[in-house]
Amino acid sequence: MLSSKPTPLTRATPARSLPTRRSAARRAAVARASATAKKPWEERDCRLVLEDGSVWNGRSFGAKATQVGEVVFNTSLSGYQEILTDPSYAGQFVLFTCPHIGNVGINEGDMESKQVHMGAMLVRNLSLNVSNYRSVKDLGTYLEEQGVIGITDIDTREITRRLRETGCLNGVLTTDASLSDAELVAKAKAYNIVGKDLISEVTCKEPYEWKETTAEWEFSNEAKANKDSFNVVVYDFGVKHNILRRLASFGCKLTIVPASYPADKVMAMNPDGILFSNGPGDPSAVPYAVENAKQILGKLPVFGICMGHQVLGQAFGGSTFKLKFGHHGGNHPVRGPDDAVEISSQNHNFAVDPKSLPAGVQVSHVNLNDGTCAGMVWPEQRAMTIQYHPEASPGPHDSDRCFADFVQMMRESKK
Ligand SMILES: NC(=O)CC[C@H](N)C(=O)O
Repeated sequence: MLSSKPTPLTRATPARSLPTRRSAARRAAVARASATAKKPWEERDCRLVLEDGSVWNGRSFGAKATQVGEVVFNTSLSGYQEILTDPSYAGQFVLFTCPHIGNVGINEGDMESKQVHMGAMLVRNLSLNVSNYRSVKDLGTYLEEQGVIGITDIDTREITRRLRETGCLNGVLTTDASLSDAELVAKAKAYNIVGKDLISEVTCKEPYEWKETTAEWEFSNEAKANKDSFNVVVYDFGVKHNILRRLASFGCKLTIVPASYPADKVMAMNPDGILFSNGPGDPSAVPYAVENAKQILGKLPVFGICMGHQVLGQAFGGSTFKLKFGHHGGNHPVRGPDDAVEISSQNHNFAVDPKSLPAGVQVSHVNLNDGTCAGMVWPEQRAMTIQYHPEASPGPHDSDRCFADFVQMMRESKK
């Protein structure tokens, strides 16, 4: 029963015991250690050098190395492990605008692929401790095992503002003090992600099958109610595991094939639909993937996600271009075909130019931050695409219905 009498505001008595001899000795030891320990600002063992000539001194974690890449910023507030293992980040350095990273460690259930693909990890503050019952190791140890370099204690806000003003910049991250700043600037300037085929570095070597579903995390009533089963071939441009889990949760039997797998061999598998996956880099640098998509288009229901959307956009006859600093984060508003707004998880630097698309293709989704094309449908060809990540991981689940739409397209096509 609620009492009408207000609880008196009492001040809790401190539960600390009086100082003992042991705690005094301990305090003295801590004082001695901190007097001799290097202060964070004295431990600048790592440099990020951007192509604009700016130099950012910080502390390294993970591997000791020198690496070059394109710097992008990601605004997600959670999910650094999924971002780290997303193959779409190959060739890039990811700067996390979330200022505190590493507190949930690394756990086995949140891998989006078998390894880290990004070139380097840039953070404001690496958490000193790990607190998560699922964690099996800390972030620094994992990065070291993966041979990937990280930097902490740099001004990520200032770098983000710079990237927003000037657009993406290439950078070099190094723990090698013998390299001069000028050498590193030259190395950053020489790097170019445009025209580079990065999907051939991250795709699988041989076809394989996938059965794992979202299991106990299942949240979609449509997935739970689905009784049908469809055979789907997934073109692996660097596919995230949660895309495969979501399709398996919607009853799909999945065969994943390498990015350059010939279209006629895919058709010979007699699938009900094809998924063109996410993947890193420039869609114009992978003409073989576009060629395969052209051969399949019109014969079966197809679904393109992110890189898959861009590859299908080119297969439709359209063109792609590079955005100023791209979209990387978990809060991008997108307007869908029924005018409903989804909050979506995004990660891309390239986009399809809607003006280049042939008649018949409709822009079904628009990014509300900058009006760029975020999805297409071509009903006559049974094709649907989205430029972002319906599987989230990390991010909101608003766009999960895309998987249901693809399944529905295969159901109708089979009738
Ligand atoms: N997530 C992705 O598939 C990335 C797509 C593409 N590599 C881009 O940067 O635009």
